[in-house]
Amino acid sequence: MRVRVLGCSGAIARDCRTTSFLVDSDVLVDAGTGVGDLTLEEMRGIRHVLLTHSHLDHIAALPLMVDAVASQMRQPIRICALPGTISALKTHVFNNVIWPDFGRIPSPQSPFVVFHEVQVGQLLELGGKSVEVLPAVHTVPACGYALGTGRGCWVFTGDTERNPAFWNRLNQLDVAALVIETAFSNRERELARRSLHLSPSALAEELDCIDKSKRFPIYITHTKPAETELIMTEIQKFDQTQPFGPDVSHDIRWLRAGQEFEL
Ligand SMILES: Nc1ncnc2c1ncn2[C@@H]1O[C@@H]2COP(=O)(O)O[C@H]2[C@H]1O
Repeated sequence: MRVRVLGCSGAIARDCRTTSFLVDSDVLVDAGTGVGDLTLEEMRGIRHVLLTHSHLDHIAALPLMVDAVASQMRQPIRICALPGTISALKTHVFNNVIWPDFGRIPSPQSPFVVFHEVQVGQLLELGGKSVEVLPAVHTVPACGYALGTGRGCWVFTGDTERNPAFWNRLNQLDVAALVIETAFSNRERELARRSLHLSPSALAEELDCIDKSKRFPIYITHTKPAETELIMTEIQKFDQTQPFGPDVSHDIRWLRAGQEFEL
């Protein structure tokens, strides 16, 4: 299984694209502005979209992508998400005002997109990949995902604040890599708390929930562009980026657009 980072920024700016990952050629995890870098052919290959939640930075490119490839599609794109996320998409995006209702176009019997509700804890099988829906704690219904093909899984927290249920489950999984958000710096910890995101001090406490016997790389994502440098500095203060160096309790790395994971 290959995971390609299309976007991993918490907002937009030049060279900052918002959250999206292409898994192999057929599964998209979130549909932020990073999707805009895909070729038409790559977009045409996407069969399933796993959404973590309804916020714009995670869905902005979804309606645009469907429109870009709709005329050449032979089967609908399947959008998998929590019921609250699907309800928000239908009410606020695919509502024939913000965007055409591609859930009923070109016909209700044969639409461009179909919605598939998932629940936290559910296991899915998508294109030979196993997917587990993981809990998240955010201002709207939200989840994370673990994806794998049997040789360790790639885990994405989605947007979340402190999340004990997530760590309980993570400690039972064979994790190859963890992608975890840290949207704000400690300076903005109050905003992080209000908008249910992590800051470096909260991240440090969250990482303490990982079983001490476990070791896997931890990739930081969703930093707000105006805060990225400060967030990195603050994280480096409580840990080191050199894997397996002296006194290293976690192997923390920075996620970059264009990066690929091979599992
Ligand atoms: N109470 C708030 N005050 C200011 N900004 C907020 C507040 N809540 C959310 N936001 C911002 O709105 C953004 C929505 O997407 P995010 O959750 O990624 O990050 C959020 C913050 O950057």
